[in-house]
Amino acid sequence: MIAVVGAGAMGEALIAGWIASGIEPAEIAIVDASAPRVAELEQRHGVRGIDLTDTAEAETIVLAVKPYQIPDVLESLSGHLADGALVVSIAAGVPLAKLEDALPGAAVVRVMPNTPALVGKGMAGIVPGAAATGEQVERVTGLLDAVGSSIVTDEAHLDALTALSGSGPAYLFYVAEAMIEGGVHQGLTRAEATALVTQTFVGSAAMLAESGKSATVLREMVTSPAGTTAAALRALDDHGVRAALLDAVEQCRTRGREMAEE
Ligand SMILES: NC(=O)C1=CN([C@@H]2O[C@H](COP(=O)(O)OP(=O)(O)OC[C@H]3O[C@@H](n4cnc5c(N)ncnc54)[C@H](O)[C@@H]3O)[C@@H](O)[C@H]2O)C=CC1
Ligand SMILES: O=C(O)[C@@H]1CCC=N1
Repeated sequence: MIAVVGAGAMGEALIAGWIASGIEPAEIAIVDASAPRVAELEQRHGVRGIDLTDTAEAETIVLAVKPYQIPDVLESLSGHLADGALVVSIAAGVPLAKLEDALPGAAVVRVMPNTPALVGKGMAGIVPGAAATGEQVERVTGLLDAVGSSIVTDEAHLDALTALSGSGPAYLFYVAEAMIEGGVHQGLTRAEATALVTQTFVGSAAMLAESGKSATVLREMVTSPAGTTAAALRALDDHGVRAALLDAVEQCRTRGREMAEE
């Protein structure tokens, strides 16, 4: 059994992705402080709500509450873990040392997933804790690869990874929102603008993933000399969008580091 503690946005993305990948809903249990939320997910996915103490029966316990809620959950779990249990924390900015100190001897793995796991297109970074066995790391890798892709990395790089793939979907949705708004400004209906932007993201992402060409070459392929795209990109440069993205990635990483100290 996999127990997901904190079945919010990210918890549900993983649950839905796992079920779509073939994991039986009966194999997944959820613990959530909100009873209506438990009922909603039971109904939507066929998983069952359990109490935190029942996670003692789970082979894999995924901690998906907000980072500031992690200490309370660890305190409740401490002393109640089954022998050989594996604890996977997806909380941003919560170091392995904090998790391992609170659960002495337990096998812990830190993971940074992202919400596209919901549609089987997730990306995750995996950092094994000191007591995690090779089999346990493979189990975690298998769970993340079932909903997309993953890399095993070291903890020093996890905040930078969060700044690209963990939080990255939000930057892209932000760009999508702004482009849709731009289309509406030019007289397209919101539905038309949404369809155009959505398919442009899908097509561009597929080219990036499948063409073997770099983002730079793909961007150049669209940019005809003295054409429309060059004019648009000039506006992005004038507004400092590249610098803003460099800064956004840095701020995100810095926030992750700060959270580790809170
Ligand atoms: N949202 C995202 O894209 C990503 C989130 N994460 C991490 O996932 C974690 C959850 O984030 P979200 O899903 O965005 O938050 P959320 O607020 O949507 O979900 C948190 C859930 O935890 C429940 N909860 C609160 N206290 C609890 C307790 N003591 N026991 C059990 N359940 C409790 C809440 O009712 C809620 O359903 C965070 O630690 C975040 O850093 C990691 C990667 C991506
Ligand atoms: O915003 C956050 O803190 C979480 C971690 C990565 C994505 N969402």
